[in-house]
Amino acid sequence: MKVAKFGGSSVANATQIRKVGDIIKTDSTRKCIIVSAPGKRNSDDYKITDILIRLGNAFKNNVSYEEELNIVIDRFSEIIEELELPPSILMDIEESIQGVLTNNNYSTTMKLDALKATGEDSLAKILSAYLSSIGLESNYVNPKEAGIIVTNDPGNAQILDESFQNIYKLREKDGILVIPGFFGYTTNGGLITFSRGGSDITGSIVAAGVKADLYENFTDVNSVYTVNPKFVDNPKEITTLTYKEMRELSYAGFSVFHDEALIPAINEQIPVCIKNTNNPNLPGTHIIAEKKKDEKCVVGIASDTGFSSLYVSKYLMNQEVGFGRKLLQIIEDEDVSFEHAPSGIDDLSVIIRESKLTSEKENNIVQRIKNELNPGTVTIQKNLAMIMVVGEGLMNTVGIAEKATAAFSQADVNIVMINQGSSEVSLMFGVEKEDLARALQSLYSAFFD
Ligand SMILES: Nc1ncnc2c1ncn2[C@@H]1O[C@H](COP(=O)(O)OP(=O)(O)O)[C@@H](O)[C@H]1O
Ligand SMILES: N[C@@H](CC(=O)OP(=O)(O)O)C(=O)O
Repeated sequence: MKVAKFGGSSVANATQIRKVGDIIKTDSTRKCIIVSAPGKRNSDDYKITDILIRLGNAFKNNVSYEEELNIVIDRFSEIIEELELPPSILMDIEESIQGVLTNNNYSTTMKLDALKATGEDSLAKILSAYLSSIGLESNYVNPKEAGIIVTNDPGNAQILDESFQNIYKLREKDGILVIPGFFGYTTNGGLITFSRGGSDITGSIVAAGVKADLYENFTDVNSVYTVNPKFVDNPKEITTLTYKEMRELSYAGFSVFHDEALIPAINEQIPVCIKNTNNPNLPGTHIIAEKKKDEKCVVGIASDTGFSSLYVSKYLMNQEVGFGRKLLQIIEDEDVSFEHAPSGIDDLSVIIRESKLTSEKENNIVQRIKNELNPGTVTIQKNLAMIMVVGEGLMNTVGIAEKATAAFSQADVNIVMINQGSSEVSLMFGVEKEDLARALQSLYSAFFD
């Protein structure tokens, strides 16, 4: 039995949805289908989820939301019409959205989550009707009915273990099951969404729950590439990756697959395959538990921007018991999480995502460090990009760091920070944002050309 997730680009319009129908039709083992909300039809287009968020914010701020509502309804209306489905489906979708807007029992954050979810929910209803119209036995299954139970963290739901035994029961249901991605329900029945891109997470949860033989993730690229194609033309494709490698790469910026999405699949050792809806016969990229012996030691180079480095120095820091804990406690008190914390004898840097650090939090953190930890220096460097060179072979290959640093030097890029991940699957470099493209191109040449 397979679980197949189709991303926003795969369901952006009626043409794409027809391709999805063909893919499902050609393999009767594709039992559970997870869908996203319609994504971009071209690079200048918008994602329905983004419009729903704008709609929710307009509603919250008591300003007109007609324009956003019309964009959403028009997109679904066009898809339904082109697929020649009954207009009653559009009425149902409109009612659901209006029902969320007028429901006074929701808190503001829960209303936003419920609105966001209407994108995937509506598309699942449409796809299920379309599959029936082409002669397949298909049923729409709401995540509540599927038993997807999550924590009460709006916009950042985490799956609860009890879900998996509920989901296993889906195996007994007849026909193809079309489940909207991106959201679940709390034990009290409240609708909560995962973080952005979270339909990948639903797919993995369902694959783990039904103990699928394969989790297929259909998107708009032929495979996972060795580097983000935005930075290098025609980068080499990756044929196989281990779970560990993919997790590091997606965490570090390979947005093709959500970094939280691998965890349920890993727990049940379900192989994952990334495939292209527009080229479904190509093999795609396989994500598996163990690496084959003859593969390259570096499999990919990921990158992400929007980081700050909080740098603290103090002589004999290494001998001061509890210094690291006190520093991290100050950051925790501001409700800020950190990404990395490389340290030396007399200094420590804490790498934080800029999206988590408001200027008020930043001032509080710096002030408290100055007052409570008596440091030599405290500075915050902004606009950093992180580059991660990833591969399980890194562990026992000599000279990788040398090759990487030579590539930075050839590109005339200053390395702000280096950190070898404790897992030894990744080597991380911090650079200034404007040096990122140059650094990536040079690293790509060094490791893959
Ligand atoms: N290393 C990479 N390999 C492949 N795609 C990548 C990589 N890094 C970033 N991407 C981007 O990820 C996109 C696919 O992810 P996403 O937009 O979430 O798709 P979907 O709409 O199917 O969910 C690709 O179009 C590509 O631009
Ligand atoms: N539609 C949601 C969830 C999702 O997974 O979308 P996509 O498959 O287009 O990345 C979002 O935009 O966040």
